[in-house]
Amino acid sequence: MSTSAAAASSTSLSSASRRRSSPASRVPATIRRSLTPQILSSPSSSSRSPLVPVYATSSPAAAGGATSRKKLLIFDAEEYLAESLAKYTVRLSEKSTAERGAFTVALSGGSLIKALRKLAEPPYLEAVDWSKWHVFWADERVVLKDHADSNYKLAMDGLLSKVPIPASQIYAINDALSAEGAADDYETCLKQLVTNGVITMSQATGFPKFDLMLLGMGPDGHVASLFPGHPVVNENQKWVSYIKDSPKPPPERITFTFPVVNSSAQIALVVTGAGKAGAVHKALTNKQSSSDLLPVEMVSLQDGVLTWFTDKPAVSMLSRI
Ligand SMILES: O=C(O)[C@H](O)[C@@H](O)[C@H](O)[C@H](O)COP(=O)(O)O
Repeated sequence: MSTSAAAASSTSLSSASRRRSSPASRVPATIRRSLTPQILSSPSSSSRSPLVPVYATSSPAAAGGATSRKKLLIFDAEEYLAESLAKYTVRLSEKSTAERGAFTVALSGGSLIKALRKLAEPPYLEAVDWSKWHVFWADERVVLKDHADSNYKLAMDGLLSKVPIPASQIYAINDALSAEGAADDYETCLKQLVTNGVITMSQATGFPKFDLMLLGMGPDGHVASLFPGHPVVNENQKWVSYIKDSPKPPPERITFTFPVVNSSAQIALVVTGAGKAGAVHKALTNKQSSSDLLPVEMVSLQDGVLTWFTDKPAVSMLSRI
């Protein structure tokens, strides 16, 4: 964090928040330097969910001089994470729906989908105007839609079949095409939806701006299907690209590129379990100027907030919280 950003953060602390015991005392100094215990209005602040420490940090974005804000949320139990994630998603859905009559959400695969399950339960199920949702995949495995490896199938089974989103607003990849063909086809679909006004464009980047991107992270620090050391992480023209050599099976995938990921209005990064602790540690302590960035460290929003939804095992290398 720059000195001026740090000063701004500390002067914005309310007197009420100053009176609360600072969770920073349980975080080692290396982390305290970059994470300011500032945000005390957590997604669960109005409920009794025992949300444990909530931190926020501001740091200069990697490019363009914009401010990329990050929040780190750490939960005692997966149940509380899921509840907070549902509230966060509902709030963003209400905001976008009120502002422009549509809510564009991009999903990835993995354990994220289970963490979203509460959206299909009361009170969230009734609270959302599902008719305004438009659902995309930030990455997809190039398999048939009914294949066990399909992220579409995972999301349909775990969430989308349980909520009344119009079928025409769920944008699966064309599973009859090759990886390259499916990526091109998906990009064409996105461009059409920009023309129709469903997807907005980022004025700052000239890439599509999703209202919310819901991502997981692999133990190697990958996000979507942007894997460490793969040339596709450097793609800066295409909106959607493909890989045929994913280190995580299955090998063939399509993925949003970093310019699209980083143009999102909001990103939730759902990261749980001890297997992710090393990458979490690197991402939250490394200097952003380092040349060996993990993909997760390349997530840098131009104009929005990256919110980490984590549990204690995932942050276990940060401290003994
Ligand atoms: O299709 C995929 O494989 C994903 O989109 C991938 O990016 C996933 O989100 C992470 O690997 C985290 O997965 P877990 O949460 O299951 O570890």
